[in-house]
Amino acid sequence: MSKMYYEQDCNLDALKGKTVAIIGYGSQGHAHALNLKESGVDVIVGLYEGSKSWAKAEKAGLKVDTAANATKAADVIMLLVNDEKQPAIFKESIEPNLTSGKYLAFAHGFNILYNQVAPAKDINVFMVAPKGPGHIVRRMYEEGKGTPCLVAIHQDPSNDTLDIALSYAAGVGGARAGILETTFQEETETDLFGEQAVLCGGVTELMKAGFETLVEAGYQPESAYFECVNEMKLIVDLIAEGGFSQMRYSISDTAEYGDYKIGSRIITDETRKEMKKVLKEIQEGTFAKEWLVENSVNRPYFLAKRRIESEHQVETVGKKLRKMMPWLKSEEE
Ligand SMILES: NC(=O)C1=CN([C@@H]2O[C@H](COP(=O)(O)OP(=O)(O)OC[C@H]3O[C@@H](n4cnc5c(N)ncnc54)[C@H](OP(=O)(O)O)[C@@H]3O)[C@@H](O)[C@H]2O)C=CC1
Ligand SMILES: CC[C@](O)(C(C)=O)C(=O)O
Ligand SMILES: [Mg+2]
Ligand SMILES: [Mg+2]
Repeated sequence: MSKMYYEQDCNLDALKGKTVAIIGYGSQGHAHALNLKESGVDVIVGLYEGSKSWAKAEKAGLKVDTAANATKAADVIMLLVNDEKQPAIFKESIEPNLTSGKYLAFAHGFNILYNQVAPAKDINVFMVAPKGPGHIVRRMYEEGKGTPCLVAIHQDPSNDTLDIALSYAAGVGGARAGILETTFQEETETDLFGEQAVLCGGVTELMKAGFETLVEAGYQPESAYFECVNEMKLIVDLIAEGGFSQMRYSISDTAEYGDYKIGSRIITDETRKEMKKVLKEIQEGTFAKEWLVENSVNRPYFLAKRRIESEHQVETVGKKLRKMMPWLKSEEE
C-alpha cells in the first residue's frame, strides 16, 4: 500500500544539531540549500574552485567551501551535481571524507540504481526527489506552498534514515504537498520515463508538431505559438488545479467535443506501443548505458541537438512574444 507523509508526520528537529552539505548549486541545489536554511537547518554548499555557482551561493548568504571540505563539515551530504558528474565527484571529493554513520543523499536514483556510485555499507543512503524543476521548488517554497517529493531509503545502518529523510523533505517544503515513500528503482524508472515520454520529450514534440503543422499550412507563426505553446500552460494549470474535469469545465463544449473525438487520433495505439518500448529500454538499462557512453565521448549528439533545438522558429518567435509579457519570468541567465 502506498505511504504518504505530510507535515504532521515529519520531525524537522531530526536535523537539529546536524549540518547539511549541498554539493552543487544549480537548479535543485539552490532550491534545497535556500529552503533548508529558511527552515532553520544549518547548511553549507560544496562546490569547486572556479565554479560560477560559488559567488551566487555566497551572495544568497550561504556558507560555501569545496565539496571535500563541505563533506568533512557535514553529517548529511546531498549530491546535487549533474548525474553524469556524480561518480567522479563522489570518488574524488566525497568518499574520502564520508566517515561511518554519515548520511549520503540523492535527488534522483540513477547512480545508485545503475551502480555508478557505491557507498560503503556503514553509510546511510537516502533519496529526496522533488517532483518538480528546482526553480519551481524554490518559488513554491517562497510562496508558502510546496512541491511533492519522493523519499526512499537505500541503506540504513543507523536505523533512523527515514526520520532524517522526512525531516529533509519537510525542510525543502515537500511535506506541504505530500511525500510519497518509494524505492530508488521506482523513482529512477518513473522519472526517466516521465521526462522522456511525457513531460519534456513528449510535450515539446507535441508542441512543435502542432506549431509546424499550422505554420506549414500558411498560418502566422505568432498565432501558432499562442495556440500550441503559450496556451499549454494555461490549460495544464487548470488540470493541475482540478483535474481534467476542471479543464473541461472551463473550455467550450466545442473544444471538449474535439478533445474526446480527436485526442486518440494523435496519441494512437502506435504511440502507446512506443511508450512501452521506451519504458522497457529504461528498465533494461539500455537508456542509462547510452547516456553514459554519450558522456564518455563528450556529448556530440546532446550538444548538436541543444543548438538545433534552440534555433527552431518556435523558440525565436516565442522569445519575441514573451518580451511583451513581462510577468513571464525566465530563470535562464
Ligand atoms: N533539475 C531539476 O529540477 C531536477 C534534478 N534532479 C536531480 O538533481 C541532481 C542535480 O541536478 P540539477 O539541479 O539539474 O543540476 P544543475 O546542472 O542545475 O547544477 C549542477 C551544479 O553542480 C555544480 N558542479 C559541477 N561540477 C561540480 C564539481 N566538480 N563539484 C561541485 N559542484 C559541481 C555546478 O556548478 P557550476 O555550474 O558552477 O559548474 C552546478 O551548481 C541530479 O541528480 C538530477 O537528476 C531531480 C529532480 C529535478
Ligand atoms: C522533468 C525533468 C526532471 O525529471 C524534473 C524537473 O523532475 C529532471 O530530471 O530535471
Ligand atoms: Mg523528475
Ligand atoms: Mg529527472
